[in-house]
Amino acid sequence: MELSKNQKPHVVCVPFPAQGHVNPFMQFSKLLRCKGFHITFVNNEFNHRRLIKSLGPEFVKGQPDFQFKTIPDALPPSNMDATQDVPSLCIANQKHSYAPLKELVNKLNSSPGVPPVTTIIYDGIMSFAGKVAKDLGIPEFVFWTASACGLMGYLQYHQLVQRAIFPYKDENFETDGTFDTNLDWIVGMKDIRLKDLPSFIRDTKKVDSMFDFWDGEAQNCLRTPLIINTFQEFESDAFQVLMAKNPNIYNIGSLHLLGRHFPHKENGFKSSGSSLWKNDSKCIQWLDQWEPSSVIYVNYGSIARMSEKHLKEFAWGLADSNLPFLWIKRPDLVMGNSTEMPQEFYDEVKDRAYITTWCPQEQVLNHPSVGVFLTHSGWNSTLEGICGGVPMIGWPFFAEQQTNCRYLSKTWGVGMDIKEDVKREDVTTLVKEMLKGDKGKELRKKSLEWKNKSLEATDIGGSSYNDFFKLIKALQ
Ligand SMILES: O=c1ccn([C@@H]2O[C@H](COP(=O)(O)OP(=O)(O)O[C@H]3O[C@H](CO)[C@@H](O)[C@H](O)[C@H]3O)[C@@H](O)[C@H]2O)c(=O)[nH]1
Repeated sequence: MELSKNQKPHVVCVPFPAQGHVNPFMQFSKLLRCKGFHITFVNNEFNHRRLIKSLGPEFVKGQPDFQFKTIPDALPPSNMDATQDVPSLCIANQKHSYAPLKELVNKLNSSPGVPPVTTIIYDGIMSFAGKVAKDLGIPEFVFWTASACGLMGYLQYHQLVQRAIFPYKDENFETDGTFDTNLDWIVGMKDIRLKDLPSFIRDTKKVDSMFDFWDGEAQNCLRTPLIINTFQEFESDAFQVLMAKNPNIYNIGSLHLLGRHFPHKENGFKSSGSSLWKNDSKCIQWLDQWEPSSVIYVNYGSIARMSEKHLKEFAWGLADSNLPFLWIKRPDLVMGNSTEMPQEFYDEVKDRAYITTWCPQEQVLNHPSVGVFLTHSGWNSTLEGICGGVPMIGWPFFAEQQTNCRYLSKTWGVGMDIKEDVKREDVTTLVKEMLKGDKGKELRKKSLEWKNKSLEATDIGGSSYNDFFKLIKALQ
């Protein structure tokens, strides 16, 4: 698309409609805007309404060169204040979102005063947007918002079928030893067991499952210029293998650290975040009262759900530790049930617990009082933990969280994991070990080393900094 002399290149950003994807996309889009791009940020209507609710109508008015646009929800209307069902979203977007996105891009291209769309950057699991780009003759880039090791995990799905590992022959695959098989044939991934691969293999059949969807989306990442929110030094083995398959890769993470070169006032937004829930910032003052590295921070991200039984095991495990904790309990954390605990629990922890529904996580993880992060191992949380220098306990829920969690303990040496069928005694033992024990000390030391490396990667001349500027050139 030809630009006239004073027109800015125009990037249309299409995140997957969930918090863990909208956040990195927003960080990235704001950086592009600072570097002279015109941005159209595309949310579905459902998330657009939630952004208005959490950040106010002013936020979504955007800026003259940063516009928010919406495409219709691919799922039936809903007023709930929670992430929509991810598998349903994946399939529904694939089926229904092509036409509305194409119409939107065509509209942008005929809007007076708006520069023509020069690139579409879409989420790694929104390949329908790549088809829109191809059909309209617009260059496309994929932004994979999860880890490179997670992408490597999905890329093995093909092999699992070829090697007749999946679909499983026996439905006891989780208990008969199959799941513990070491996959030593994977180049670029070490110490990976079958159960550490992204979770859509926890089924005896492949038909109608998420398996084919993720397999297809991951393969698309090899055919398209690819942006990843990671840094080379952190995922060097995965990076080498991916580069051999797709030389057009830009590792620009961690984006929230890269953002320090582009001060807030320059990007024109009053708010730094893109939270779909209302933040409770008072927890930061609460953290101020505690000694350095003395508080347990517990947060399971925006999608993970658990049973009431597991919620209670976590709660009592934290209570039994006698240690201070900040616990984020989203209202939708327990499927179909309340997240309330009996009064006895609140009485027991009242002097040392802060319990709320959503917090400014980056700020929390950079607070000196936080000594350990009990996390579901979503990629943003993992990176934010790494960049905060905080050791982690992983309790993965789904998708590539299993892979991230394995890497936490085995590859990066910054964490431990907790049994899927979590028990209160295990929670107590692990948090105590992390805050008081030698293992905790060792992991904290390693976390600080990675924190420094993440700062170096995003510093002027660092690997992510350089890749970001290489990307800017490619997009101009
Ligand atoms: O109280 C909270 C809780 C979360 N967050 C933010 O919300 C994001 C959550 O992202 P993430 O940790 O990646 O978890 P999910 O929301 O579960 O993310 C989805 O998207 C990720 C990136 O693609 C994947 O790695 C995960 O598996 C997938 O579940 C992070 O930026 C957090 O800082 C807050 O600001 N406050």
